[in-house]
Amino acid sequence: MEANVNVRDFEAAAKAVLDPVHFDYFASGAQDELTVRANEAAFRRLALVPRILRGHKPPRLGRTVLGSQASMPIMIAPTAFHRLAHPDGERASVRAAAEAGVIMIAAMLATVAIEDMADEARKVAEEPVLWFQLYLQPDLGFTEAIVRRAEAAGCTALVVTVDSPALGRNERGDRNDFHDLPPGIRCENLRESGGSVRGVVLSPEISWRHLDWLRGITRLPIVLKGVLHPADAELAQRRGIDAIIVSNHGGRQLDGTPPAVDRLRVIADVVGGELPLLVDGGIRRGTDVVKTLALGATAAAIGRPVLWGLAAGGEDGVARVLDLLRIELLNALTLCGCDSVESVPRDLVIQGAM
Ligand SMILES: Cc1cc2nc3c(=O)[nH]c(=O)nc-3n(C[C@H](O)[C@H](O)[C@H](O)COP(=O)(O)O)c2cc1C
Ligand SMILES: O=C(O)C(=O)c1ccccc1
Repeated sequence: MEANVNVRDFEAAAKAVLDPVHFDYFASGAQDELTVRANEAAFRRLALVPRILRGHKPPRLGRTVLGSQASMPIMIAPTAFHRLAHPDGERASVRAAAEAGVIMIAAMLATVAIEDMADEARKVAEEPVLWFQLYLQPDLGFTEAIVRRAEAAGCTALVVTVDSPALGRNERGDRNDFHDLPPGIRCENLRESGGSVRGVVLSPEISWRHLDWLRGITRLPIVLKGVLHPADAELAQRRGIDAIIVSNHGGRQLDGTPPAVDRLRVIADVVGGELPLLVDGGIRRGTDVVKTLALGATAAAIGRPVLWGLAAGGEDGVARVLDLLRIELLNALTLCGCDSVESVPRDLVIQGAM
């Protein structure tokens, strides 16, 4: 692991140790994977224009998101099935996150129960920040029960994934015949209903009315994950949603969606500073994070890099991935002439192919 000097190195290390079927599950996207590739390519088309001779102290990386203090504007996006990457699964990732002061969004489809994740996080940090990702289920009784579990475990926000009225068509998964978890691994947040991922319903009938219902049963802030259209961002704002994650689900849902980072500015222009805007998809470098900040993001989230770190080295691997990104972000902000994540100016980023 010593030889891993950037996030990409962890991807290679993960590939070397993982069952190819599981590596494919993590790496893959929908259909032609156009959007998977586009997410990363978008950052290559954005250029940074640094300012000089600013005479600043080293930049401060801390940021408050929805009232929670984070050590840096990098969060952990919800990803399912961490125990496919490492036997410790989400226990390892949540410990690394808590230790680093990073906000982690626990997936509803985690292979460690939310209560156990919260306990694990509190072993290493006094006030770890855990949010809970939810697929709204047509069975509202089931949905309410899982919301109550997340609340009782101490989660401080609900992240409702809204880009999944159906599951994307994953052809690598089909070729590998990967449709279920191996024996001994199950979705621990679904254990009341058997723990099988097959019990999860992704329904096109989920609508704003379900969000209104959710708003009525919980006081937790509600974050919508998977917004790409500014009109939806505006609707979310009017419905009292507390934050938005601009995301195309890492290219795993509708193939052919634009890179999430390319939607930031149009969405920032309609919700204009009033709602925290988060973004994920293709973030692999500290400079990528700086680009999202300049385009209006409050913070950026990483999905696959966490799984790579986890596969390569368990808790230490995730910790190292977070540390590398922190070092890169600090370096990038310094080189840009910024003294904090709050003071990244819009004109730091321009379109410019590289
Ligand atoms: C293996 C894997 C599983 C995922 N599972 C979920 C999930 O259960 N719920 C969800 O909202 N998003 C899920 N996502 C999407 C991530 O939250 C995030 O949007 C995406 O991974 C960001 O892109 P990146 O992997 O390029 O960083 C998953 C992504 C991957 C790669
Ligand atoms: O793999 C995913 O991205 C994901 O979100 C998901 C959704 C339903 C079942 C399994 C995984």
